[in-house]
Amino acid sequence: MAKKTTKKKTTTKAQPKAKPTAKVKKPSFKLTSQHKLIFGSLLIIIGLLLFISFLSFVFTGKEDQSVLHNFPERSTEYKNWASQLGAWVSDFFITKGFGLPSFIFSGLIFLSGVYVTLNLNKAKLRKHWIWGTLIVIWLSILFGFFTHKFDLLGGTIGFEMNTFFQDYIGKIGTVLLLVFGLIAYLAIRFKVTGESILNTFKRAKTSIKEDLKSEEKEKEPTIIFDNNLTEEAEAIKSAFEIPLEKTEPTITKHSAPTTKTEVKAENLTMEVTEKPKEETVDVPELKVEVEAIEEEKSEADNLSDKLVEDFGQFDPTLELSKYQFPPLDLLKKYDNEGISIDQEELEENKNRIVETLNNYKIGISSIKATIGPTVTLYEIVPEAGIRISKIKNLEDDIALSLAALGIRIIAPIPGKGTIGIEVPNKNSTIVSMRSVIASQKFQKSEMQLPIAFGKTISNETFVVDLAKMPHLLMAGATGQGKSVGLNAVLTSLLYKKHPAEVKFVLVDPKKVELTLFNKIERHYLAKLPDSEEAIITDNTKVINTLNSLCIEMDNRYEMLKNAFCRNIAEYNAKFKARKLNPNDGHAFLPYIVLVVDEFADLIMTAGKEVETPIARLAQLARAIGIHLIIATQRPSVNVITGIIKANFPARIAFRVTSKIDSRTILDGSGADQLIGRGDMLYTQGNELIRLQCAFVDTPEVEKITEFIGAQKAYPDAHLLPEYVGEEGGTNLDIDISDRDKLFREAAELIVTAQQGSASLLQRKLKLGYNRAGRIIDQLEAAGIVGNFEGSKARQVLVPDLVALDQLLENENNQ
Ligand SMILES: Nc1ncnc2c1ncn2[C@@H]1O[C@H](COP(=O)(O)OP(=O)(O)OP(=O)(O)O)[C@@H](O)[C@H]1O
Repeated sequence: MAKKTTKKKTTTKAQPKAKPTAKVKKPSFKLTSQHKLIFGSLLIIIGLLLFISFLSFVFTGKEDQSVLHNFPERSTEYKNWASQLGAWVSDFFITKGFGLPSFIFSGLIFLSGVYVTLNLNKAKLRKHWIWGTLIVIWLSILFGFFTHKFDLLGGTIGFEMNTFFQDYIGKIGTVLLLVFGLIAYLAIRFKVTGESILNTFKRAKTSIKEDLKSEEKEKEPTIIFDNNLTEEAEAIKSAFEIPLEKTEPTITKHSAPTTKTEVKAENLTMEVTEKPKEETVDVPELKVEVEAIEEEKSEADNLSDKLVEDFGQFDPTLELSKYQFPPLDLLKKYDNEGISIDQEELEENKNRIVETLNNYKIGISSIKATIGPTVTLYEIVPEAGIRISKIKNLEDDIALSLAALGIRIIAPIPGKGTIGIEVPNKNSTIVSMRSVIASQKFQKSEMQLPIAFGKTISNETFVVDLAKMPHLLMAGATGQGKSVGLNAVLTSLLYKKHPAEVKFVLVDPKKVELTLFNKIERHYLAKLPDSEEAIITDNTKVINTLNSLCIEMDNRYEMLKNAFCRNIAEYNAKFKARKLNPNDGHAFLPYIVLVVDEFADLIMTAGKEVETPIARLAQLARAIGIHLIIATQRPSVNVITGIIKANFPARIAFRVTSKIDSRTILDGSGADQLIGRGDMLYTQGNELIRLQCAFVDTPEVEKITEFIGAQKAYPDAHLLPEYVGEEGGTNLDIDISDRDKLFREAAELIVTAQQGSASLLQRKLKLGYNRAGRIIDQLEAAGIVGNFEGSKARQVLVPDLVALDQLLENENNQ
């Protein structure tokens, strides 16, 4: 059977397809403003006429009853003020219809006229009609209840329905049904609830009580004295006779002159202030009425509320609503996961620590071990009177006696009165990405950009918010786990954030590490409008991208300013609540995470040209959701410059080879004592936390990106604002005042070396390619170097520095 019906349906559906050409133009019922005025006023008049007829029918209906059947005979005389038609229509609505409640219909028709004329909200009018009709029916049944024949009150319908109900559920049943109808009406229309009724009763009860109390009070005369008098003073006061009948509830005007009398009794001096009666003012008991005034909603608020009511909150993920987050199964499980306690190793290490310290006359009162995935922390409490610095100085000796690499001494452990000695485990366990992603901490995190880095020394999953960092500097010697660390960061975000919420800008000068992410270009990556590849491997492009990000930052600040928001979270919340109009240039803003895999390479070749925008972004971008992650193999001071360091409070150090490098990253030693393979130190400005970085292998990342890449994507990568680099413009008429600040220095360098090449400037002055090229152009314009000669270096036209000085001076004198 079911099959049959479906078949039928399909055939009927298919029918219109058979005649595709027969396109019938639907008649349009849209009224023009003039039509609306005509139609609306007609309805108003009909409404009025109906009202007049009905009203007249109440008085003349009986008289017209006998002649009604003559309708529409012209000669018959009717008493109704609207004559034949009035009498007939009224009879139809009132006697044969709903009785007196029919008046409501005339009102509804009148109202419809007003709505049409003034082009008001049709939905509301519809509501009025629905509710109006229901009220008519209800009233008609109610009125019908009190009548026993067809009469004016409830009309035929009211009477008939009453008899119908009474036959089936009796009189009581009908009354209860009517009461139910009333309750349902109040509940739906006026949002009345059981609680609100209860509250009204409660309020009424307390106000009656208060009224009663105040009345009683008014009856009792009260005496108000200035001071709280002691018993003694009380006695004196009564002796001082203030007649009771004169004292009334009073409030004294402060300006009133008062008579002071000093009374002495048993060495006690008391001042009694007598209040002159005429200065008192009777004040009725004041009741404070508290009125909570709700802030009036602005028009924009009302509009946004309505939009949210109609369409729900704005959902940024709507375009890719079917997007599925990568499942956990794509991540590998490891056999040697989970911590195994080697009791023997623990005991051995403990004994060695105690022995070594004893050799240096350091007594220990207690020792405790916390086992982590790669290291075990021995917390010792030294005996009283032992200086901490003494233990700290013995770091190397303890390491030697424990015969282990990677011993780190924390003296004292911040927040605890103990000293920590971290000793690497003989058999370290892997912290899989799967285990940290699956952890409750990560899954339930409400952070804006949660990152599951790995596990702490006490084997707890460590999750931090990149948005709070707000930028991250990552350093470590080659092969110590930086790339894995970066992948862990990106994987965390991929498992938690929808493509609409976060975009990555990936810079990978090594050209190998981040290529896997190419597959998710149209989901998660952002790029310059004119570039083909989203992952940037070319240093000159990096400069353009960084500058473009600066423009994006400025744009976003402007948007935030116009929306009166302080940060991206507030802005996006407001946008989701439809309080910001996309027509005013507002849009949902995804977070942008810039990842630079090899920063050293970049800063060596492009110098200030990357440092400046990076520093600018680092200083300002936190509020508008652009976050930087910068990794480097070479943590030397010319790579991690002061300005970069100052703006990257969150840092991660993998193992480095020297104490100096460790100091450059962490402002202290420690990174040189790590054991490598993802063993790392994390700081966000204060204490150092030792972590084992979660391990995510390349095949795992590949699976994740493949899973995402196979799904429906946006048409293109997220486009950053266009940045017009100044590479082109070889303008030979360069104004002297427009010259680069380093122009003179560059000229001297070129003249001294007698070699007109841009790369020389790049190397010696640490300039970027673009800037060096621009200076060369300026030198050419000044006549210091010759024309561009292909691959050959340009000819230097000034023989020495003296000649150069002369040339430049002549220029200035011109
Ligand atoms: N968290 C970790 N857990 C276990 N092993 C790790 C971890 N991180 C890195 N390793 C091991 O160290 C090796 C090198 O790691 P990685 O490629 O991340 O180093 P790197 O610092 O990026 O080196 P480079 O700078 O040369 O690219 C990995 O192949 C892996 O075997």
